[in-house]
Amino acid sequence: MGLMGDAVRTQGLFKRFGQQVAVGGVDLIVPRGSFAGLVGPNGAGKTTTLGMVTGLLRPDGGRAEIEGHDVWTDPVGVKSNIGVLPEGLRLFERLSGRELLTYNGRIRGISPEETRRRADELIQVMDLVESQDKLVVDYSTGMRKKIALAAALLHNPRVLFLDEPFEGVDPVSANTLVDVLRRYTSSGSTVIFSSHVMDLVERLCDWVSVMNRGQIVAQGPLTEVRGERTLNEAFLQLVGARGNGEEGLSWLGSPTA
Ligand SMILES: Nc1ncnc2c1ncn2[C@@H]1O[C@H](COP(=O)(O)OP(=O)(O)OP(=O)(O)O)[C@@H](O)[C@H]1O
Repeated sequence: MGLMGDAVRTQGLFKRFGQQVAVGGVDLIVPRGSFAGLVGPNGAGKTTTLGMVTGLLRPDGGRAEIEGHDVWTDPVGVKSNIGVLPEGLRLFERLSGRELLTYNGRIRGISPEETRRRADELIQVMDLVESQDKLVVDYSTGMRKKIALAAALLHNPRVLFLDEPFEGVDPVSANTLVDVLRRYTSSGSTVIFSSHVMDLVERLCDWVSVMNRGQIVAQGPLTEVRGERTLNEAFLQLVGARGNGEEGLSWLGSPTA
């Protein structure tokens, strides 16, 4: 039974790669309608956690639920409810942007007319009208993000997962993406995105989960996690700002002998 009110809920989620524990018992909670940020240093386990939550990676232990559907016993219930902007933006390179959306509409069982209507709007909003017939392989990094986001939104998922959605996106397009995502969450849908950019998370998110070394070290409303500090300060305290050896690297920048 899923708890009402949570878009995502995991219990003791666990994953190891050989000897390495990547995710060591994670209880991730994201309330419905949140604009949620998942943050943590490199190697904290964010991608591995999101992989297990979205059904791409099989957990070694624990459970994950999306909108009350168990990710591993009810994969269809889960997959029809989610959209994913994949890590590394694996897309069908030999389709045009327009064709990619048409294809997505078809595999999601949306009628051709409705798919065309939604694709038209998404292409317009993402400012891809002029490049809609170009092959995805010829898109820039930012254009790839935008068409991938359009593809992830086309079936109007309840929960949207985004891995570093703003990386390589120009400021004008970033504002557009933010507007689209805000509109999306204000109607009760949920966005979860991973990011290293604390200012962005602080500006956009109303909910934050902080991971470190495979564990959740803080989680809750942004204002509570941040307290009186900036999110960046809170983050550095939570994950233990490592004094990375000021005494090291003495050779760096000094004239060679
Ligand atoms: N396929 C894999 N095989 C072996 N080790 C892995 C694999 N995937 C992840 N790991 C290890 O699991 C740990 C967590 O990695 P993960 O990619 O989930 O971190 P992350 O928080 O997403 O990091 P980043 O911010 O750098 O993307 C790391 O120590 C990583 O080396």
